Amino acid sequence: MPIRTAVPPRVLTVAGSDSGGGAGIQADLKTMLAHGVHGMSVLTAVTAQNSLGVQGAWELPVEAVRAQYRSVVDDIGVQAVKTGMLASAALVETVAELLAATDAPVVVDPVGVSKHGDALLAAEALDSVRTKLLPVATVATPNLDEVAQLTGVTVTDESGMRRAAEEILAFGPRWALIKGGHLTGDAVDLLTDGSAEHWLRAPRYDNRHTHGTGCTLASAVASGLALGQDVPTAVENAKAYVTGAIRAGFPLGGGIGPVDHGWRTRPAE
Ligand SMILES: Nc1ncnc2c1ncn2[C@@H]1O[C@H](COP(=O)(O)OP(=O)(O)O)[C@@H](O)[C@H]1O
Ligand SMILES: Cc1ncc(COP(=O)(O)O)c(N)n1
Repeated sequence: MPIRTAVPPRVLTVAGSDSGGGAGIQADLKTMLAHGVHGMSVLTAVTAQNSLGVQGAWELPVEAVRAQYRSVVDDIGVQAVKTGMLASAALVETVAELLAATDAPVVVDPVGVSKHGDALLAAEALDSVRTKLLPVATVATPNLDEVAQLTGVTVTDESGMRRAAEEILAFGPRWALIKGGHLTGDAVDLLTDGSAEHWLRAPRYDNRHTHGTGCTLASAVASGLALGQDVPTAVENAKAYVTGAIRAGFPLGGGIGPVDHGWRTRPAE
């Protein structure tokens, strides 16, 4: 057999580890595999986490994050980056400084709290997210809790999502993807760059196994961008992927189980 020479696009996640395998680095790498890109990781923190919540969290030193990033970027190269849990102001600022120098598109999921309400970002880091990280984002993907933390806007309907997008865009990302997963009714998200407006609608599945939805969506967007898609196309494809993964989410442990990253490889039920 001839040796393969074509290489897949490379996508880097800069995020925390979820020992339960549903969110964080683990969700990101599974999503990347499902999209046919080569996934790589810069670990920012380790969490002891399961379907019931976060039992412990330990952040890595700034030098460890810097060194992982240099190892990956200087040798292998990246076609897109996704950021998730960054834990502290020092890590947010370090990652923002590293990403300011890349030409690759950057998807920022400004992770604040887990589905169980456990803090994954120090309160004093919010200002660094606003002033350092969001300005280097190609796409920022806050959920409605993160919108409230970052902008003070409480969103209860679709017109509120439009206002939230304006406020998030004012911090400097090229596109805002406001996720309406925490509202009721259809699962509606808004993607906008301040002029074009794309509403993404999917049925809301009555499935409580939604651990890792935000990480999965952001990693799917980063994968699409690395494959050469434009932002609206990458987001539309990512929405279809996360919707299928939520629909197929399964019970693990006694609490909120994970979405199914491999749903496209399983026979339809
Ligand atoms: N029950 C559900 N059924 C279908 N889609 C959902 C459901 N819950 C969330 N989503 C979608 O999952 C994606 C992640 O959204 P969200 O859950 O708000 O993010 P996060 O995980 O950051 O809290 C969004 O596209 C949202 O619309
Ligand atoms: C390490 C890590 N990163 C991100 C999330 C957010 O995921 P979710 O909002 O689905 O709990 C998490 N729970 N753990």
